[in-house]
Amino acid sequence: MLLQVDPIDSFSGTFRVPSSKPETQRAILTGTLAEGTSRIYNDLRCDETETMKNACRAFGAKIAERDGFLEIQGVGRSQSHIRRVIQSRGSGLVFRVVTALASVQRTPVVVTGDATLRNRVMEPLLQALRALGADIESIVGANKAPVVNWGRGLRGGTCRLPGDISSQFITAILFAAPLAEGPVEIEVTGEVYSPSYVRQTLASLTAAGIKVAASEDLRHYQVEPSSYQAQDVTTREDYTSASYLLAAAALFPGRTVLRRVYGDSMQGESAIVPILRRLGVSLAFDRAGSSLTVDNPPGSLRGAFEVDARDCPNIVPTLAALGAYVRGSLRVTGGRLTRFHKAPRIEAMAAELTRAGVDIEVLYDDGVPDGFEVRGAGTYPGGVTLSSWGDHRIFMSLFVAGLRMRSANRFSGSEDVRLSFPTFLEEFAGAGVRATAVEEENASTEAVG
Ligand SMILES: O=C(O)C1=C[C@@H](OP(=O)(O)O)[C@@H](O)[C@H](O)C1
Ligand SMILES: C=C(OP(=O)(O)O)C(=O)O
Repeated sequence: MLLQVDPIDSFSGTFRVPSSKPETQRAILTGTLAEGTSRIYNDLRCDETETMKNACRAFGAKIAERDGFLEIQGVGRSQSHIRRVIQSRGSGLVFRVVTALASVQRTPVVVTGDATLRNRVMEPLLQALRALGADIESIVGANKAPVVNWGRGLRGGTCRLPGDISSQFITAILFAAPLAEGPVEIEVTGEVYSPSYVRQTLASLTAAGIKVAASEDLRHYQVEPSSYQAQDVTTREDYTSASYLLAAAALFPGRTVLRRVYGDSMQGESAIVPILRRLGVSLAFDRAGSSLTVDNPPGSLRGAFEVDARDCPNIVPTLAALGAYVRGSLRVTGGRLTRFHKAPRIEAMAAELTRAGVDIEVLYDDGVPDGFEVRGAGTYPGGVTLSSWGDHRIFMSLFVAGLRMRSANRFSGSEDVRLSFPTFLEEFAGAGVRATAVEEENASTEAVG
């Protein structure tokens, strides 16, 4: 099935921004690891938070979905009811954290995932867990998922991790470290990419009462054996999800209001707000009203702009879509980590936008795709079929890029919005975007959204 999306000539209205996926996933973890009842208000309900809930239920947590909040009966240190096979589907965060947590167990546990997940890099995490005493093996070899953890427990000690593959390795060890027999030290080699995600992890742990110390540059950590405390957490807006609505608002002159936006986020992707301001778009937070108003004057998106994406990896595809309409150039660097995400995101966006006639060039650093330069235009012919490369963020970014083309485009992967932004098509339908499901051979059509 492909989704055919008609272009629009204006974008305005009021939209609802989903809650944060990383914040919800972290709060599910701390609630599970604490003894007693924790509540997560304004939690995000989507496939990847569902995957986290199911994985945590495998550890014995009781998680109930109430109206507007989750209620979690945590398991504390005694994770005695563990299921022997834990499914992380396509979620890198779930696989990595659950693999680390399973290392604490005294019974064998298999952690597995879908085909995308089984392709992702896991070796540095497995090596670090082995250095801390875990007896962990990749079932198919190559140190990838699925893995079996033989249940020898986690002793503690010192481990080393690279900083330029995924911040989730650091996050995974940090979540498991308080449950090890002794103190855990983590040393990171090289620069830490995606530091805001590590800071979100440190904030979650500290709020849950964990004794963790981190150096200023996030390259050294010390965690003492300690217990997670139950707490109530309120999650805020997700800036990666907001970036698609904001980018669409930046493509058309006019006013757009995003609701359920609270400001003061720890998410690196909140950089989308200052980036758009630099591009000439006016954005004003109304904290009392929990909203963000976007006023896009005619003549924005003109000039030569540079963005360092080292701390906002998930908006790299959104920036490529936006760049397609920057009259001048948008140069993005520091996105090297995205080659290890669900798809190699820089190559994916460059290939698909090139197919649509966009002038985009991949920028390499040390031989790996690290960013791109887009020299945008006012519009493009459209009428092409674009692939999501099996990645929800590529679909959502290409969808936005297509809105200002002259003819409808067709996209694969629309069903994957359920991973992080289940109401994506409804929100865009609210702006008058017409999306129709079509067979690959254009045999029949069916309205969506
Ligand atoms: O900890 C997290 O919740 C995440 C960390 C980041 O991973 P990388 O450091 O691999 O980019 C981010 O891209 C991912 O979407 C979510
Ligand atoms: C990369 C993502 O998630 P994860 O790494 O957890 O699979 C994402 O949400 O785009």
